[in-house]
Amino acid sequence: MTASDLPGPPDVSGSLDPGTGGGAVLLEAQDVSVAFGGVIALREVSLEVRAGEVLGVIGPNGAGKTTLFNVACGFVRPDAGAISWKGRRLDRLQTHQLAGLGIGRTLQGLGLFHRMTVLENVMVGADRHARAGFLSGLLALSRGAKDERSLRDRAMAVLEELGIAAEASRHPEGLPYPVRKRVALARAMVGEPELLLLDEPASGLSNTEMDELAELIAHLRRSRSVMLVEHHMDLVMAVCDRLVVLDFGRVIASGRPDEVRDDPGVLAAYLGEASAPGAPAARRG
Ligand SMILES: Nc1ncnc2c1ncn2[C@@H]1O[C@H](COP(=O)(O)OP(=O)(O)OP(=O)(O)O)[C@@H](O)[C@H]1O
Repeated sequence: MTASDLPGPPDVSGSLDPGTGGGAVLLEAQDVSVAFGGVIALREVSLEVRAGEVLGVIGPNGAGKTTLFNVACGFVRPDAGAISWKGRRLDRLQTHQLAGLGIGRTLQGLGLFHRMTVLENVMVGADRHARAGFLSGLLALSRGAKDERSLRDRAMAVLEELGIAAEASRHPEGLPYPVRKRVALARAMVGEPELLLLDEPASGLSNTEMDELAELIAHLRRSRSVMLVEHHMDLVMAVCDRLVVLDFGRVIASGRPDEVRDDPGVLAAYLGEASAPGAPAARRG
């Protein structure tokens, strides 16, 4: 089964503004700088992810992509600059706040719990909705069971959406890598995030699996925004509405994939690497 066979959630792409590549600004980085000792990983980086768009972050090895992703997830605190969510500045963004804000993320290391089933792994991702809360815990113990039932139903629905419901009762260890990646994605989706942050979703996938991933991202973006950091240029060029290109910690270009591909600065940044943006499955940093 592929994502395109699946019943789609509401199509929000009609609300896109082609001029800006999206609707209202969700996540915004303003002049974010990060240094690790003497290494400046990000220099005054600004970008925004808008409702309904797929934003790709690309750049050569060491350009600062992972650092930017980690700032967006609250793993790394900017030394200067700010991160905002829907116009509200997040002074001390912490990872545990993400789900509550409406942000889901997957990481390169999938971080699945091997003693839990697939379904339980997905349920763990639902902080935003699952919290029974102190009061409800005191006043109605049955509420917890009800919450868990609805969480279980939602987790199953996400597994079905991703075509892996049949694996719900299995443990991740025995599953093929692409399926485990989908489990990690399901966990990021079960909180019904408005924005999904994906760190190298294509890593370790075959070409066929990457095509399926492109279809899946096309499906996902129908009801949420996506920001992905990715090495595989084919994928980025195919699925992103806009790209932000980093080099030596700076934004050197941004725009539609076709604009970025022809940008002389981007071509120069990629010179000396295995291939330029747009080349098949370029392995980039
Ligand atoms: N924890 C750290 N301590 C010291 N330097 C770091 C740390 N994390 C990243 N850096 C440095 O910051 C710069 C940006 O690294 P980053 O990993 O963000 O780039 P990247 O574009 O993701 O590269 P790659 O794709 O190769 O992982 C690099 O020079 C890197 O060596």
